[in-house]
Amino acid sequence: MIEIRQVQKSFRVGGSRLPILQIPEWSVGQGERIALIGPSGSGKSTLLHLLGGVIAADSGQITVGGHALHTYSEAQRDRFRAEQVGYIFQDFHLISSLTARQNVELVLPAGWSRKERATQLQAWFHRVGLGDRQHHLPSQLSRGQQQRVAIIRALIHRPPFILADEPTGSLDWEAAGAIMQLLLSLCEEEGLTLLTVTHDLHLADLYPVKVHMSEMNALMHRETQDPAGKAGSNDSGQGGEPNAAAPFVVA
Ligand SMILES: Nc1ncnc2c1ncn2[C@@H]1O[C@H](COP(=O)(O)OP(=O)(O)OP(=O)(O)O)[C@@H](O)[C@H]1O
Repeated sequence: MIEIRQVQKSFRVGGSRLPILQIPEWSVGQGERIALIGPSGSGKSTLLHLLGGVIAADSGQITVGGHALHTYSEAQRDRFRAEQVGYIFQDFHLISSLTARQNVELVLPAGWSRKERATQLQAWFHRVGLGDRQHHLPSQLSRGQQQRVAIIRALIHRPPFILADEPTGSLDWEAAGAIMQLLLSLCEEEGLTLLTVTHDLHLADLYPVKVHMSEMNALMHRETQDPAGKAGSNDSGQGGEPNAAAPFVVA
């Protein structure tokens, strides 16, 4: 279960702060599989970073699987992420000098026995169709195959939350469709909660649930509804730019 309440996030740019997200309330049930869509710059990656504990919100509450991230130190968030979250990136983030199998071995829980490690690795490489490619370097694999390795790395220790940021963004359409289907079916089989950022609306259609950022980000809503910036008591009165210092008011 993910619960967000009254969250605001801004970034310091030059001498001022640029408001990016203002989320009154949003929740995701355990095991849901959601495609996050929205225009460039609408805060999709920022939201994933908040949920993964990579960054902290300016204010508000973010609870992920019972972990109240807003109360955590950076070190506690790092630990939370290592144990609870599997991250999948557009560019795979595999170490080029290590084989596919070695890349995955890096993240295996310390408590796993030698036998368990071998059994799980074998099973997962077969599961994603790479049973015979475990000892290949990333450069010897296609981009789609590299992403399959990255998916194993994210899922093998069965973290309850999988966050995927444009996982098919650097693949051709055929590989992209196959990877998205694979990710969805693995998360469904394992009962993992999956949040995937994608620009591809056809791929988003594969998901049981699609959420547009404008449904949760009140800043977008206000900009859409009130382009002149005239309405609302929390406006800065300076031409409709969202004001990070303004009180949090649901648009
Ligand atoms: N560390 C940062 N410092 C300053 N601004 C940032 C930082 N990270 C993100 N931003 C800004 O926040 C806004 C939202 O960025 P984000 O990457 O979350 O959007 P997005 O919806 O994922 O966009 P895209 O679809 O293009 O990847 C952008 O205007 C971006 O420039």
